[in-house]
Amino acid sequence: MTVIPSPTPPPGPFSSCAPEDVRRVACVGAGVIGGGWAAHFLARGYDVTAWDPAPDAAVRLHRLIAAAWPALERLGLADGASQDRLTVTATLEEAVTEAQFVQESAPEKLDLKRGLLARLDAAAPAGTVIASSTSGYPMTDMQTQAADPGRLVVGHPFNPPYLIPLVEVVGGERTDPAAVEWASRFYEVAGKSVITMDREVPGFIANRLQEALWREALHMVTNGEATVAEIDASITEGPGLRWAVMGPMLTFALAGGEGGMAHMLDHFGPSLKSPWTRLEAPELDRALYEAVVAGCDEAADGRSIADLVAERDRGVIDILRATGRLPRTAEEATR
Ligand SMILES: NC(=O)C1=CN([C@@H]2O[C@H](COP(=O)(O)OP(=O)(O)OC[C@H]3O[C@@H](n4cnc5c(N)ncnc54)[C@H](O)[C@@H]3O)[C@@H](O)[C@H]2O)C=CC1
Ligand SMILES: C[N+](C)(C)CC(=O)CC(=O)[O-]
Repeated sequence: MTVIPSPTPPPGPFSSCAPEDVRRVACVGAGVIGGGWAAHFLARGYDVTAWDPAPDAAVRLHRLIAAAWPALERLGLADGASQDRLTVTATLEEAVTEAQFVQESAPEKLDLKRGLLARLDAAAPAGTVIASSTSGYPMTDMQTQAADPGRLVVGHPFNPPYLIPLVEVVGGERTDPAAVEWASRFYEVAGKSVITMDREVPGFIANRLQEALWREALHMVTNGEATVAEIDASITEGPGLRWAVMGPMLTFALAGGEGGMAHMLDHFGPSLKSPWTRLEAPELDRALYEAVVAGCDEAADGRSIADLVAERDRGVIDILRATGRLPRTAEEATR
């Protein structure tokens, strides 16, 4: 696995156009993630076509993009970027027929993804790369029904895709490596931070890590060992602050003082074997379900989901600025 340094040399021709020349992107499935992708691509100055079979999809999509736009303005819009460059189409075929890149963000159901990717493959121009936002299905399992599986890749984003830079890119057994390379380069041109994986790891990298934390949190709630509020505070007031600056590895290297990671391992290595974790997932029974939902309602303390989205967006931008991943002011961005 390699983190692609920026800038990378342009990959060889795979698609009908180079990643740098893409002007039109299709977003298929326009819920939380597809809508977030659409907002990101619009803010980067692309023309975006979107399709979603839900009757209220267009209304929801416009609402999501309008809610994201203040954050995107704070980040700095690309020249010509506009919400007016979004076209919501009546059919999947209309959405992708002229697309130079397709981002699929339909529900996480394997059969649905298989059929949808095959339909997208049939409708999109030859050579256009098609990426799935899946949170964990290996592309090998999703590309089974497509006539041209070579152009299908995973492009796993983080919510919201218009703010969180990371995309994990990985192909399946039948994916052309050139498509993986093309997609990685395209995401990078489109302003994302890319990790290109050279093999299919269950849960990719970040979700595998997040899943371990999530599983442990649910064990603590179900056993009455910690409340939802305590779990959240344990991260936002604790390790979460460090993780925004450096990852868990370097953070722990500093736990070893002058001796760095070597001393940390000598000192704390044995606690790896302590019975701290429960590893197996807990049963998501009704009581646990209700405890987690009620705990989150209490934590929201009257704030609506829209309030929380705005609060999260402001906070993430502040963190990106404070840690030097973004220029501190809009003027600096144009220098
Ligand atoms: N919600 C999250 O935090 C993240 C989700 N993902 C992945 O993104 C994908 C979408 O998830 P969400 O946006 O959260 O779900 P969502 O439920 O918010 O949106 C899914 C959308 O797909 C539409 N849809 C239903 N059937 C469809 C079909 N046959 N073709 C196209 N669209 C269809 C629905 O109408 C809905 O608008 C999933 O694969 C998920 O694993 C990835 C990263 C984070
Ligand atoms: C909850 N989730 C597994 C869908 C989360 C992701 O896939 C990535 C994210 O946004 O944290």
